[in-house]
Amino acid sequence: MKRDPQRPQECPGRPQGQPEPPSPPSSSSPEPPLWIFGYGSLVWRPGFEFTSRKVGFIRGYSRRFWQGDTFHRGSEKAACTWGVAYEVCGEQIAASLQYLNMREAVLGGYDTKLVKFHPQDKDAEEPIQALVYIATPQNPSYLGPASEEDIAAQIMASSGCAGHNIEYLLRLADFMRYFCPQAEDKHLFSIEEALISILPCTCHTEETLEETSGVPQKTKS
Ligand SMILES: N[C@@H](CCC(=O)N[C@@H](CS)C(=O)NCC(=O)O)C(=O)O
Repeated sequence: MKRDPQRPQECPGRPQGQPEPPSPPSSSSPEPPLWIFGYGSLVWRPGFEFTSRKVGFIRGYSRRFWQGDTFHRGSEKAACTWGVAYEVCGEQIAASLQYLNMREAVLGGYDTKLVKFHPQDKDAEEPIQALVYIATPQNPSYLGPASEEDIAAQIMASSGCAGHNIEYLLRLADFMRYFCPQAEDKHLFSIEEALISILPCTCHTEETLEETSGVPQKTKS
């Protein structure tokens, strides 16, 4: 989450178009795949090549919009956080780690941890060890708790090199709604609701449409 004003510099590895399609695993590599778990912008913009991905959750952490800076968000607490785990193989491993080190650790101040990732279909699939970039109160950009209304107001006022912070919140809420309908995330959805309630209305009334387009609107009978 971006809870403070713009940072002018470019985002590292910001893709110019659509996310890259997954590339096939390198068959010459004997090393086992690495799994990387994302719970924030990584769910919709991983920015690195991967071989496969699964929706699921990790236990022991709560997603919180308590992180400042133009780039990041997240925090630790006893709970459960849903997101996406990406499988990277062969050459994808070094490339993704290098990319994420800059995006998450250097710019975001995130720590790395190995966690147990539970695929959504946990009755059919075994848990997997995954790497996660997690925010802690020791992060210099950590802002700490705030009311959902205050967080929404700050999101509304924040944009940076990756885009407006509203996009971050709405994409994450959409991901949770469509891919993890069974999961609860009161914090996220309360902030979304608070944000929607303060969004300026851009709907045109019949009068303003007529004024701006010159096209006569239906008259009231
Ligand atoms: N570590 C989290 C948060 C990732 C995150 O939001 N990182 C920032 C660092 S710059 C980012 O990539 N922001 C891009 C954006 O907001 O579009 C995750 O697993 O998704």
